[in-house]
Amino acid sequence: MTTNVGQIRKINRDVYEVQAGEEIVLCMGRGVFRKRKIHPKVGDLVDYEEDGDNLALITHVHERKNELVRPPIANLDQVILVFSAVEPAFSVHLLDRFLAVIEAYHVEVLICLTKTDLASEEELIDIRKTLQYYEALGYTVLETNPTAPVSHEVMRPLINGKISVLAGQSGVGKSTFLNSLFPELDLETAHISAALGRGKHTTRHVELIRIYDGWIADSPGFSSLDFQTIEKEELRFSFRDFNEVSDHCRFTSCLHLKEPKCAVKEAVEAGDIMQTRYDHYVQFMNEISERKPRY
Ligand SMILES: Nc1nc2c(ncn2[C@@H]2O[C@H](COP(=O)(O)OP(=O)(O)OP(=O)(O)O)[C@@H](O)[C@H]2O)c(=O)[nH]1
Ligand SMILES: [Zn+2]
Repeated sequence: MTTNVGQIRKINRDVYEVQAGEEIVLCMGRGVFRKRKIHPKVGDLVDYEEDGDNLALITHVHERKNELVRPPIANLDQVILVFSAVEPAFSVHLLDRFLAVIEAYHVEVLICLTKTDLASEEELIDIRKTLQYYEALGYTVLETNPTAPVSHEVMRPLINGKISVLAGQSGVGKSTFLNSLFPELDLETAHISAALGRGKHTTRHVELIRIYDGWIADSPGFSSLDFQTIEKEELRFSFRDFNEVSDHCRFTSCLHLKEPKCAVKEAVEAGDIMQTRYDHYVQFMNEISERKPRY
């Protein structure tokens, strides 16, 4: 029997759809998985053995580079963070909140600004100025609306070879964005739309949908925006703009709050770090302090 490697793209009860090259192989998990509490997820790289007419058997789940609990996805590469310019209004507070959580997963972030056609010139100038700061931090920023959609030439390299998940408030235009790129996905995006926001409490499995040479999850992704699982030490490293500067703080363990000779606070005062970034950081730190201990 030869062992093959593939990636789980869909789970239906106990049957795993494993993508192996262009082929989809239906697999079962090894019986001992249950006993060992091994739960293969969409996105997992697995070894499987084919068994004649029977379903193939997943024999091993490769080590994950990361994993999300909700939606259950392993080996996520990218979060496409969708924000509308208006309706609902662009919120830099929500942006920082999403980024703080996402940074802990060490994945790429694509910031996508929608509804630019509905915003006034002044509103757009303001938002663009803000987003330039984030672009300088290394986040990719795109603008889109149905009359000026992002081109395939721009999107393709951003999607290829990656597992992406969309995230953003309800109504910001996640489905519209995907639809403008892939009208042929129509049914699928209606399906995506149904999965987003609504029926949040029904447990359903995510499915990875092929776009270009990449995968996108048919799930809203990060909707839980609390810091329940993040510790202060992690949040400290979630702000890219603080990291380099913080080498110059007097204390190596500086949390940039009340400590003296804090290089981050100095950079905020000098205008090198955006004031709102720092304010949000302090607010998130306080939220972590105030949350109930878990023991
Ligand atoms: N004018 C304009 N309208 C948009 C744009 N993007 C989305 N809309 C409209 O905004 C509304 C919400 O868009 P959706 O694509 O359903 O938003 P969503 O993020 O998928 O929302 P949920 O499914 O609730 O999570 C729809 O009526 C869209 O037609 C845009 O760029 N310009
Ligand atoms: Zn500091």
